[in-house]
Amino acid sequence: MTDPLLEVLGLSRRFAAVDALKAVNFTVAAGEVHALIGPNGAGKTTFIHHLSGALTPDAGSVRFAGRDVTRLTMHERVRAGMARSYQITNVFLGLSLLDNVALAVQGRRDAGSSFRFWRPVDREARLFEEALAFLEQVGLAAKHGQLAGQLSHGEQRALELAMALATKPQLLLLDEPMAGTGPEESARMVELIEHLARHVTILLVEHDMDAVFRLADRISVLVNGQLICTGTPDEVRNDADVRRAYLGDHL
Ligand SMILES: Nc1ncnc2c1ncn2[C@@H]1O[C@H](COP(=O)(O)OP(=O)(O)OP(=O)(O)O)[C@@H](O)[C@H]1O
Repeated sequence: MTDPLLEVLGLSRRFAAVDALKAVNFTVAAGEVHALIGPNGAGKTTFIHHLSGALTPDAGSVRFAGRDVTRLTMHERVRAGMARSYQITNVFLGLSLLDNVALAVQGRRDAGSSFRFWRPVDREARLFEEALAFLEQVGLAAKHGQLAGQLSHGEQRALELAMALATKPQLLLLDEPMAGTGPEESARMVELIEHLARHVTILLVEHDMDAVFRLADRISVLVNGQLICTGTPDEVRNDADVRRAYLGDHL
């Protein structure tokens, strides 16, 4: 078996009297869509914060692409190839879609990509060309000149995805991409994630079970800071502990 792209070992975190994460072991294989689900307060957000670098653990480690990233800052992790959809991307509502994505491309460029070899005038042309290609990937190219503030909520989430993609991640962390979207926008977001999953490994935290069971290759279930099950959608759906602790209400 090849090494996992992401490997979390014994991750623990306590907040005052609450053990938010209890020695969590977790892997994401390259190329998969892995969903993390669990009831409110299970520890999902805390877990994602430890992957993005917003929090450091009391114990345990996070390895990404064969490298220990447990103590790296958020920016260092983005540079290493981990992108989180909303956190690294602050959408500027008063800027156009193209400018927003161009800024994200430039952030990567400043971190040392091949752009520095281009003459300034070519550099700018390539910056916008590349930004437009990312907008194309999320279905927003036709609106590239519009202000981000004029987009619907679902379109803004798609714009955030384009900005995350602009960092050229190997792993995309999606934290509740369906939150606040209506049925039509959710369906579009599912299609978009299906499309992106052909090019990038995805860790999806989501409460929308229809979306999770449609998108995920594997699902992990977190309850009270502990992973109680990891498996294919069918394995998770039929797991007695999962049904008792969580999914019973949702199925
Ligand atoms: N900064 C904090 N200080 C104190 N307790 C915290 C803090 N952050 C999280 N917790 C506690 O840790 C536990 C896990 O919370 P977390 O937000 O990670 O759960 P969650 O699974 O993301 O929930 P939800 O689905 O509602 O977003 C909860 O009991 C929460 O109250």
